[in-house]
Amino acid sequence: MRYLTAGESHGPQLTAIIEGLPSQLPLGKGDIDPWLRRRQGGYGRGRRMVIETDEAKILSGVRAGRTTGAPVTLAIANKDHRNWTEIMSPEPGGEPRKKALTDARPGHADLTGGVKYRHKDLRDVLERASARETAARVAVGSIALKLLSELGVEGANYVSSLAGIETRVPFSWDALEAIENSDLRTPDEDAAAQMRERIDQAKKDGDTLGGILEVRFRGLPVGLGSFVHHDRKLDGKIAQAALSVQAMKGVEIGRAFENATAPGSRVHDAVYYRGGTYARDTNGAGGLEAGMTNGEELIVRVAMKPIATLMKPLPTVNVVTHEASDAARERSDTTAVPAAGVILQCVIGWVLAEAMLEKFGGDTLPELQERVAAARAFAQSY
Ligand SMILES: Cc1cc2nc3c(=O)[nH]c(=O)nc-3n(C[C@H](O)[C@H](O)[C@H](O)COP(=O)(O)O)c2cc1C
Ligand SMILES: C=C(O[C@@H]1CC(C(=O)O)=C[C@@H](OP(=O)(O)O)[C@H]1O)C(=O)O
Repeated sequence: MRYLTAGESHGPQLTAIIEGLPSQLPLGKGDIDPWLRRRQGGYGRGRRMVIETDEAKILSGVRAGRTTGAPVTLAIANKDHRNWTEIMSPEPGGEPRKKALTDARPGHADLTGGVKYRHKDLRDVLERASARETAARVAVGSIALKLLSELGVEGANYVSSLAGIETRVPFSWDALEAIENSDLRTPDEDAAAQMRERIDQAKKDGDTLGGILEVRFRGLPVGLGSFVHHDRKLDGKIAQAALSVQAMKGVEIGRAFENATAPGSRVHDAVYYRGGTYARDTNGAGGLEAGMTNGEELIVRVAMKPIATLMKPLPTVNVVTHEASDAARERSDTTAVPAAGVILQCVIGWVLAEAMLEKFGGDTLPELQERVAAARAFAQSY
């Protein structure tokens, strides 16, 4: 499976083309749009999220509610485009255009992207660097999550901490509804209240905040990925997918950084044989050993940096005059940590769906389901 996304933040639309999905997968807007809405949520987002009500148009590859095996094309309109038609026009002329950006924002793509592609209006960079693109990736990922659910795999995401304020209620699959109903995607009400306060304060101060997201998957069969080749190791692929999301700067499988401070006897998961199968009482490995799923819950933790655009801007340089200036101020989020968890579940879901197809193959969902069931039965009896 593979996909490509295209589209600028304030262009007419985002587009994604997915190739390699099995046929016979039940699929409709109802599987995609709730994920787009989830991604738009979260306390601390800017006014853009009031303008947009993201929904996917399915333009190919699905008929009568099922994938046909042909490439699936998805489109998500940018409602805000109507305010940017001249600025974003592909026709030549009108330069310098309104909203030209020349005061590079530290922490964003502006300066390096400008040098790389030889732009002096850094809008040519930020339009594509923007995390608006993640709407397309969530639409794609939601289809991967649908495929996984047809194969008995379920995912979750929540905010583990925001600006150092930690969710103290341990994660539980029973808390999914509470997480879903929380504008901070945490089941810990006290932590959520503190987070809201901190976000309000940051907004007043013209500042921004980051945090740590946790993504989990359960029901994964044993042996997705590989210990044989570097480019098929699932831990590496998951880390790539997570870090490819705008503003993600660190990935942890399980409690990797805490594990690094403890002796092996307290980190590795002892194996037992109980009730005719293998069992572990702990999951320090976070569901991955040697680049493969080991049948335990997959636990991925990801660090998101604070948003780069500050209303109280950092010093920078104007790339036209080379004079010292204040970094550009664009309409912006104070934090997007809750949305990031949704995005991460989708992009990691994609990697897992790909790994399923790599191991089990098949052009159709029923073939895939039969093969996954056979692999589960084998692992049980091994
Ligand atoms: C959901 C989401 C929303 C974001 N919103 C903003 C924003 O409003 N303003 C901003 O400067 N950066 C925002 N970012 C982060 C930037 O897109 C990102 O920092 C930038 O593209 C540079 O890439 P890097 O941080 O991965 O190095 C957002 C990221 C995500 C995931
Ligand atoms: C548009 C989205 O996020 C945007 C990501 C973003 C950035 O720099 O990454 C900057 C902001 O763009 P705008 O100036 O248009 O408000 C965010 O709103 C979105 O998530 O759909």
